[in-house]
Amino acid sequence: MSSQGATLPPHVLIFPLPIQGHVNSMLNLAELLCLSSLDITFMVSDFSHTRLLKHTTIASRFERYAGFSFQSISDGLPDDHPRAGDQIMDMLPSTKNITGPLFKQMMLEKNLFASESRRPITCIIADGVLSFAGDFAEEKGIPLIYFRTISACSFWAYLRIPELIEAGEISVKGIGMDQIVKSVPGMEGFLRSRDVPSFCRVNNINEPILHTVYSVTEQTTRAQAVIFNTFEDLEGPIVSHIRKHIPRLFTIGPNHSHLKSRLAEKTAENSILSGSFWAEDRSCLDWLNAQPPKSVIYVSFGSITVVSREQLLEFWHGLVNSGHRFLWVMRPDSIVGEGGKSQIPKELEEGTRARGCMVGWAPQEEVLNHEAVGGFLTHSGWNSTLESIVAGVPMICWPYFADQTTNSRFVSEVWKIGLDMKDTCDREIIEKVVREIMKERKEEFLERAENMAKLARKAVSEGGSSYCNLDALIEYIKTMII
Ligand SMILES: O=c1ccn([C@@H]2O[C@H](COP(=O)(O)OP(=O)(O)O[C@H]3O[C@H](CO)[C@@H](O)[C@H](O)[C@H]3O)[C@@H](O)[C@H]2O)c(=O)[nH]1
Ligand SMILES: C[C@H]1CC[C@@H]2C(C(=O)O)=CO[C@@H](O)[C@@H]21
Repeated sequence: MSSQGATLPPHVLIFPLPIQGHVNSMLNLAELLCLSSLDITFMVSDFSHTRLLKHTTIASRFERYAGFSFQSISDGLPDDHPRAGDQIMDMLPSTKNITGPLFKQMMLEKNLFASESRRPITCIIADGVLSFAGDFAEEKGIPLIYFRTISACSFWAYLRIPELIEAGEISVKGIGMDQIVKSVPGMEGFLRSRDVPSFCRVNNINEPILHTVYSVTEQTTRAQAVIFNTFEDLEGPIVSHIRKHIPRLFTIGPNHSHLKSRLAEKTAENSILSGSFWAEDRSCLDWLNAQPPKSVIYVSFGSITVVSREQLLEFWHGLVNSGHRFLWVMRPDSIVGEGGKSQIPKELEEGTRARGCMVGWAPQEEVLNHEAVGGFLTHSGWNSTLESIVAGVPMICWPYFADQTTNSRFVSEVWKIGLDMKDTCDREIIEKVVREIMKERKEEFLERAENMAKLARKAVSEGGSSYCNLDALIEYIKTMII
């Protein structure tokens, strides 16, 4: 390397699973590393790249970092694949079998993205579920860091799958769902079978998904380090258990808030950055501007959840009957089965006209931070959970799948900043929990949510745990230059 080359910064390849929740937190990580002048190549799927370019200002957001570039690659699915609901699970085999070999070819053909001004990749930060990226890193001797974008609590439950099986604590055919699980240290008192990640609900113990999620989780331990989008005051006790298996573990979250805090420090900028795959309908902010403080329940089930017409109507009746104002995100592709949104009962249309607002996709962080919002009915995706925590907004949890079933239990039983209505979808229950969060127990939930928000903001401020851990991570990445 020339004498000028020797001074070049580390060059990190960041590679998320191309799903909204994964891309959002890894884009935030990418920008955090750009702020420390690291060179970044961000690998994104062709499908999500097109959407990002169409619906966001992502290109100009990253233009200011000379060392940043996007690379796009196929996710292995046809363009018209729904990438939602149960079919999202196709993403694991498609990325492994199609994206994996393409990635290897691209890395070799492009000489690890080396150029005159950039070193060849010095470190790969891959989504924890992309085991092929780990295989490639190992084969080529490139340092590997995994970033698992879910909560530490759900990761820890996954890592304990062999013990859960051994103890007979995996629920088979829905039996024993309320049994308290003893095989996940740190959760002995409150975790039921129904709260372990949903992939552990099987019809027989040999079901491939159970073994796939375990092996994907277990292989994480081969990385030189692992990153979690969480903070010590939130999940410290659980993280301590994981550290016995993964000693070099960096908790640097909540990433969206951390990025805001570092941007404010460096550039006096405090705008909210969007990585949305759908067009954000900002008219809901005008609607919110006209509502009283903390009067609105925000309803959104993230980027993957689908609901049947029956479930849609239960939610709708419950929300209208609660008498509270609501802002509801209904993704265009989120209603499945017969009927969809057609033939909506008159009372629901009237109730919505009087107190509701519906959009296809919202600027969620802005919505959660709007003073009119007093509660969040969420699917408990990890980003949504963290965004609600930072905004100090109590939650009603209706987990759909995966880590969400564990996140929602922590929200209700550990952090006590919300209610968990998992496995129910009944208009009377919805009406009741909305009233509880928005009125009857409002002060109690708000107080705890605001306390947790303070801890989250402290973690990402100078001297806070996530702030110091990010500095340590960057120093560690610098040592990887050979
Ligand atoms: O109208 C909306 C709705 C959502 N969002 C954003 O979309 C993201 C959604 O992420 P998340 O809440 O994590 O949900 P999913 O997209 O469903 O995330 C997937 O990825 C997460 C991280 O691995 C997992 O925790 C989830 O279970 C998994 O479904 C968040 O940043 C939201 O702010 C918007 O901007 N506008
Ligand atoms: C498609 C799902 C399989 C695993 C991923 C995940 C994780 O555990 O990291 C959570 O939910 C989904 O985003 C992914």
